[in-house]
Amino acid sequence: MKEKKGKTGIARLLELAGEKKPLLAWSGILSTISVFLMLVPYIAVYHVLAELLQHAADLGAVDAAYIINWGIWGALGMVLGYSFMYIGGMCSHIAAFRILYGIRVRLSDHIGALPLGYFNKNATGKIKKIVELDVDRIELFIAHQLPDLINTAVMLAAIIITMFSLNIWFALACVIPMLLGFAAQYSMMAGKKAKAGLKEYFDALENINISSIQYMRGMPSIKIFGQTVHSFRKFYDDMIKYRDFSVKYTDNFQNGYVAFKTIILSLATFILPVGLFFISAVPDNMAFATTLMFFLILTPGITVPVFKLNTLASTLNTIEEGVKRIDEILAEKTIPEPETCQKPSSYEIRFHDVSFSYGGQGGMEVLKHVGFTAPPGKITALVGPSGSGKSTIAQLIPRFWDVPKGRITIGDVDIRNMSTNDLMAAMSFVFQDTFLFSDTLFNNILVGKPAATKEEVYAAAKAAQCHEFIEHLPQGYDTPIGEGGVYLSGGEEQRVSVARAILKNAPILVLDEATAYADPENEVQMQLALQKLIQDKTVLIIAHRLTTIRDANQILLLKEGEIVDAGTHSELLSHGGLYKRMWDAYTSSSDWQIDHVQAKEVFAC
Ligand SMILES: Nc1ncnc2c1ncn2[C@@H]1O[C@H](COP(=O)(O)OP(=O)(O)OP(=O)(O)O)[C@@H](O)[C@H]1O
Repeated sequence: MKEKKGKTGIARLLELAGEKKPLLAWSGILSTISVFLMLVPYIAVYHVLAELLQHAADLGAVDAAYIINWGIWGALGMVLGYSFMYIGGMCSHIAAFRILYGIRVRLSDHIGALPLGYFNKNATGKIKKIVELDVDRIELFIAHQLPDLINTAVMLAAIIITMFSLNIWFALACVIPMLLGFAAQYSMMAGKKAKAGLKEYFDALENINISSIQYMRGMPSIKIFGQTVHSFRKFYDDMIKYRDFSVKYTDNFQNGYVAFKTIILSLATFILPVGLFFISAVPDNMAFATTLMFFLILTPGITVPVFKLNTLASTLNTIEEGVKRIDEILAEKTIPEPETCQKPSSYEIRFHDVSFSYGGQGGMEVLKHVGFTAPPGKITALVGPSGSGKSTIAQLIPRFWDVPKGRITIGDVDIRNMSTNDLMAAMSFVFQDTFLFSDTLFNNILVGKPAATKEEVYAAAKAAQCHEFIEHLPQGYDTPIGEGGVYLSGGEEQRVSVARAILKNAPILVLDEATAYADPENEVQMQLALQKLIQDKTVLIIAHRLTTIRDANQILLLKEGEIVDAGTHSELLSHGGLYKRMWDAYTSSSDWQIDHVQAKEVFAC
């Protein structure tokens, strides 16, 4: 599904708000009403002032009932104003959280439908920042800033209209400097340069997010090698870039902002000379004096909404940039689903002359004319030097990426013609880097088959050789993993993921370095677990430990993205060449052990 593009900023935000718009409209209407009600106290002050000044020479003649009346109206206006503001705020908060929920669900649905390769290409820090921070900013904007923006703009408009209706010269003496102040500020904040600056700011923030996650993950290596944050160049550079950029960004804006602030804070000094000029012409015009006093009282009051409007206007750019980034994710192409889904008749995997590059068309090919068949009920092993393309082959089967040249079929059906659900249901993966959720061990295994019974979960765990160690944990299967729970060893984690795969019992099984973390004792257990798992399945196995794949039905030898040899272990050995060299190197390194003298030397260090 491709999202509609075109609108930007607030217009696009309202489009994303969907059916929550009426709530937002109500919030705007109520906020506007509250602004008019809040003006009533000012009008009341004006009338009270006028009455007092009119009878300044004889205060006993003041109409007390008139003053009390206006006092009541003023108080009533304030109470009702705050009440409407409160209800408006409720509406905007409800709308904001619903919109927030809607956008997050939409993003999650979309991210869930993206090809898995997207997550290799895009750092999780960046996606996390958009889904959390940028969406949170929208909540802040809709719940608080948007009603405030409407509120403030209406209040300012009402005050300015009132000013002009009272005295055009005073109003001009106030409004012209105000406009000049805005112009000084706006000239710095608008335009392509400022927008580019904001984009740079968001990019810098995203980069810090990405590199800080890497920094945290790399902490063990950083500590072990006695390094500091300076050694982790990327994080350090990103922080410096962010600092330099923030200083430059602030520098660019400060002149405009200082001019703006100075003008707005001294509005009364523009009115006073105009007032004195008129008063000197007609010294005993009481009505004129009242208006001047009213203006002098009103102008400090006007600075609050003016500053607020200025701050809120600057958030519009931030929202525009945030919405753009949300749209970038939504515009990302999801896995194309076939119009008519085909079901495979068997689970034979076949690569037909597949070439692939990570850089798309024109990029360097990491797989070149790869062709092979992995029959059901048989084990196909992929071996070869590091970087020869083994994992890429494995990842193309669940459509991490679609291949531009050649095709991949399962039971003669092109995988692009299978529904994603069918494709995913047909296979289980056990990777070298297992991902366990922050949940109980039981639920982590249950991921393999959410509808499984307790007995099925236990049976899978037993087959995966992890039942015993789980039972020994204080809370058994209910032990949470990660923070507040237990941390498993690499080998234990892998066995839990094998248990998942056993529970799923899919007809195709891909094992990418599934025993990489196992120690010799663990490896025996892992082998036992895997033997249970692979029965009657189409198995594709990648392993650097060549003993693991010695009994495979066929071994494909890869070199620089090409299959350079294929056969059984003994056949490949008899061919001599790369496989034999790899086997010799592997067996001699397995035989190697630290003797007594070496051990003494090592541990003496
Ligand atoms: N996400 C990616 N983006 C760009 N290039 C990649 C990506 N993943 C792998 N490569 C490149 O593709 C080539 C094949 O990588 P692949 O991981 O498939 O090799 P491998 O044989 O599995 O290596 P190893 O045994 O070290 O795991 C390598 O040159 C690697 O740098």
